[in-house]
This record gives sequence, structure tokens and C-alpha cells, in this order.
Amino acid sequence: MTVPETNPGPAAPGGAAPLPRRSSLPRRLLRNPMAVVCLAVLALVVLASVCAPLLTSASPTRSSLNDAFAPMGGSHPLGADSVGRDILARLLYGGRVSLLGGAIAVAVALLIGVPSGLLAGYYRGRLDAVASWVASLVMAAPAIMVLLVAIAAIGPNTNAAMAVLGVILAPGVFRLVRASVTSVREELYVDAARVSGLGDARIVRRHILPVVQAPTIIQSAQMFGVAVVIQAGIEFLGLGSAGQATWGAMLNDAFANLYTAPGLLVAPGLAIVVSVAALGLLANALRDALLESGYAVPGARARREKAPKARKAARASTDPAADTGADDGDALLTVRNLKVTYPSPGGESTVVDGVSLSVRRGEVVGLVGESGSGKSQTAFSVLGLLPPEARCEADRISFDGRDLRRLDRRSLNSLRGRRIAYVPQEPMSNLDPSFRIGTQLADPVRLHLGISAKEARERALALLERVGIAEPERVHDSYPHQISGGMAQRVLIAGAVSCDPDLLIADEPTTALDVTVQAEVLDLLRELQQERQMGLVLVTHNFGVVADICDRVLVMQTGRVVESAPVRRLFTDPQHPYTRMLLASTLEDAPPRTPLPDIPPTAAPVQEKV
Ligand SMILES: Nc1ncnc2c1ncn2[C@@H]1O[C@H](COP(=O)(O)OP(=O)(O)OP(=O)(O)O)[C@@H](O)[C@H]1O
Repeated sequence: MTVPETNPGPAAPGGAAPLPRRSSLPRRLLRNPMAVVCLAVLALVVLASVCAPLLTSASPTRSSLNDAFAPMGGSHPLGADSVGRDILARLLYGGRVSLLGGAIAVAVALLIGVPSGLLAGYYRGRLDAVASWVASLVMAAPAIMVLLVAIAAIGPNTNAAMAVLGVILAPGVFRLVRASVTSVREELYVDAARVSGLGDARIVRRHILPVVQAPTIIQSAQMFGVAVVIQAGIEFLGLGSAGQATWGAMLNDAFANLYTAPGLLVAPGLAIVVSVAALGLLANALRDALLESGYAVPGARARREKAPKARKAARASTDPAADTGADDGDALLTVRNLKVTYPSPGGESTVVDGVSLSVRRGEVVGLVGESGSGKSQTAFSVLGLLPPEARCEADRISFDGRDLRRLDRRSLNSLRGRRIAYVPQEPMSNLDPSFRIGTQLADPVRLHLGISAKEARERALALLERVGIAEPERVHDSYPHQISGGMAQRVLIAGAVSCDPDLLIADEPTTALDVTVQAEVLDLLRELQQERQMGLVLVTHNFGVVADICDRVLVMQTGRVVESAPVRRLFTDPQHPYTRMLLASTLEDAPPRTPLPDIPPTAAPVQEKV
């Protein structure tokens, strides 16, 4: 029986639900009247500054004492200043200096802050520690003092001063980007991308940068406003480039003649206030539009990181735990004496202790045990997915004769996704909300198999059909939030088998699904495994699942394998008290599930009676 897994949504003629299009950022921005006004004001400022020579024939620097304090009108539409310079010309040409100064400061801040934040947030470790320390140091220094000292050292050069300001602003960008990267690199879909063999550069470009861009754009608008104000301040103090018309220099002249001609303040004051206010308000509008457009950092999701649990006292005898699987020579995957530890306040906590296992081609090995027994940590050790603070030691972790621990990142990436694939526990968290399903399926396939976009699309559609998705085209063009959890898990299975891997590691692949879908997904996994003769490591806490599809089982307790046996023997003659306890605690003695009855779906929707 096929349970329809449709995403509720307005039905389209022909039965296919239309995909709501995610409205673009510019469209959302233009729907906000405040944003439109701000954009219009800023466009006016930019245009007026750029086209200054077309708008006035007067020179912004030529003085004529005869015209000093000339009123508005005639050859001086906005009047003249204390030495007879044309105010309109100074205003228009001054805009150029302000805009260029703001652009220089923002560009320098982004050039320093974005790459350093990306690297520190993504790789963490020593690089992060050093970069964060430098950022804190720069932020602790009083910005104005640093700027004044720098100007004293480099001389009166506005653009150079703005570049120094960019350096001063860079730690703010660094911190913002680093925080965004840190939050998103914990997302399971980033791990999923890593496991599918994508390199760091590609992961950063595809999954990290889209998240970083939203806060960075907002901060850039704010920094631009700050830079315009500071630049005006420098010019006001007479510390900028000599002899150029700037809004700050106009303010300086106005202050010097505050009592004789207070009107001189109006033009530069208004230009600065209006430009800075427009930038600030635009930043707010951008933030709202980016949030609505889905560019914002995805909400914090459950991470597999857990607090170390108190270790149970009971330690098991080791005899029944001996891995009765293939000898090393025969095995696709061999793990010998694996130990995983984490630093803890009391020293070190061991979460996997002396685990050995092996998996042959075409064999299904179950890792079973209570929550926290170390099943996932064992799987992550093989996949190279342990967090940086974990210490992983083993006599051997080899795949098809190659020692996985000796492989560099590039070689490991070429194995992961291509020959070793992973099906995770939480389907939704493992799909990037920013990309359509088709894109997420095609990316690793194109990378590993080197096929064209068209071939990758055809392959993705065929895979979606193979994993039992009724409308492959629709799902292919959907975003993750537009499909159900069951569909998402099928998509992940499709992605995992897309490059015909030899080994599939499935970590509780049915836990997040409802019971009917669980059964279907298990059937699918078993079918695919037999069809492609893959080795399958199935992490589960469910003995029903074990009985259903495993050939051999390793029972784990508090980080150790306490029993390892062929599945039939485990159920008929469990050796270890912990295994017996687990079996006894399953709800019923009923046989493993029977096939589901083939109930046709109802023709018309059932109306709820009120
Ligand atoms: N980052 C971490 N730091 C410290 N301890 C951790 C970390 N990640 C996992 N652990 C601990 O490792 C132990 C084993 O966790 P693991 O996720 O492998 O359990 P599991 O058997 O897969 O359970 P579940 O089925 O609940 O996922 C747990 O006690 C857990 O608290």
C-alpha cells in the first residue's frame, strides 16, 4: 500500500499542487513604502553627486569675495558661503566625497571581516581563537582616538582615513559573520553536505554564504551611515584632504559663521541627516525583507550534541561482544577497538569504548542499544563527523582496505557520498531550507560522477521515482518545507544511494516518521540494499527494526558492545543480561510486523462531522 504523503496546499487542476514561489528580495523590499522612500532618497543623492557637473556649472572650490554670503538665486541657487563659493556645487560635489568615503570604509570592513569570520566560524580551533582575540583587541581600542592617530600618521587624506575606519569597523563584521557561520555549521544539513562528499569551499558557498549574506547586507547599510557621519566629522575638524568640497567642510564653514549666517548649516546638515536616516531606515527594511524572503539564519534546530550522561556502573563481560562478522580481509568496513572521548569538567568522558565491528558487502549490521549508548558516535567516527572536541582513537577504521584515518580531507570527501553514504535521523533538518530538493540531489551527483546538469536532473527524477515518490517532478522543484517528513526521508535515501555507494550508514532512519511511513521506509531501505548489494549499518534502538532487516546485530551499552550475534540467535538465545533486559522490555512478544493491508485511498475527502 502506498500512503499518500502530500503536503497540504491549494490543489491545482490536474491534481498537482502549485508550488508557491518564494518572492524575491527586491520585490519584498519594494512592497515596503518606507524602503521605497529610502531607496528613492539614496538614489537621488547618488545621482545628484554623480551628475554634479551636469547639474551646475559652478566650481565647488572657486571663491569670489564679492559673492560672500550671497543669498539664494541668480548664479547661486542655494546662495554662497563665507568666501563666496557656490553652496549648490559644494553640496553636489561633497556628496561624491561622502559616498566614496562610505564605500571605502564598508568595502575594507567587509574585505577583512567576511573572510576572517567565515574561516574562524567554519574551522574554529586556533584560527578562531587568534582571530577573536585580535577582533576583541581592535574593538577595545577607542575608535576615534585610533582614527585621529592614524590621520596624524598618514596626513590629511580622507580616503585613507576611511580605509582606517574600515579596519576599525571590521571586527563588528567579523563577529557577526562568525556568529552566523557558527550557528549554521551546526545544522545537520551542513553535516549531510559534508557526508555527501562536498568540499569545504562548496559547502561554504552553497550553505553558509546564503545565511551570512542577510546580516552582512544589513550591517553594511548601517556601517555606511556611520562612515558618512564620521567622514563629515573628520572634515569638520579640518583633518580631511585639503581643498576639496565636502559636507563636513561646509559644516565647518557654517559653524564659523553661526551667528552671522546660520542658514549655511541647513544644506550640509540636511544632506547628512537625510542620507544617514535613509541608510538606517533602509537597513531596517532590508532586515524585514530578508527575514520574510527566508534568507535569515534558519532557526536553531535540535543538534545531536548532548550533555555527557552519567555513565552507568554496569560493565559487561566481553565474550559475547566479540564481533562475529567478517574477517578483516573479507570486510567492506572494519572498525577495531574504537574509543571516543570528550573533555569534561572531571577530566574526560568516554562515550565509545573498545568497539569493534565489521560489515561485508551485501550485509546488514544493526547497532542497537538504549539512547546514549554510543551508537551514533560509533557511526560518526566512521563518517568522520565527530565534533572537533571529540578525541577518536582506534586500532583500525578501514573501508575496502583503506585506512580512513590516514585519508586527507579531499580523499575522504571523494569517498563520502560516492562510496560511503549516510541516511540521517531527522529528515527535515538535513535538507537546506534555501534550496530546492532537485538542486540538493543533483549537487553531489554532479560532483562525484561529473555529469551535466541535464543528466543530473534526469538521474534525480529517476531516483525520486525509485524511492516511491508519486510526483517526482513536483518534489524535485519543491523546497523542503513543501514536502512531508516521509517524503523528505525518501529524498535523503534517494540522495544517499544516488552515486551507488558500497556502504550505507543509516542512523535511526525511521525515528522521526509515523508508524506507517516507518514500515515503508524500512522496506525501501531493504529493497535498495539488496538491489545494489550494499553493506548497511543500521543504527536503531528498535528491536522490531532489527528483526525486520538486519543480518547481524551488535548490542551496545554505555559505549561498549556487550553482545554481537546473527539476528536469529540474538532473539532465540540472547547471551548477555543487558540484551535479555532490552528484549524483555519490548512491548509485546508479537512477531515482527506483518505486511500492511492494501487499503485503497478514499475517493473523496472525508468530511468531519460537527
Ligand atoms: N559533543 C558531545 N560532547 C560530549 N558528549 C557527547 C557529545 N555528543 C554525544 N555525547 C555523548 O555521547 C554518548 C553517546 O551518544 P550517542 O549519540 O552516540 O548515543 P546513541 O546511542 O546514538 O543515542 P540516541 O539514540 O539517543 O542518539 C551520550 O552519552 C552523549 O551524551
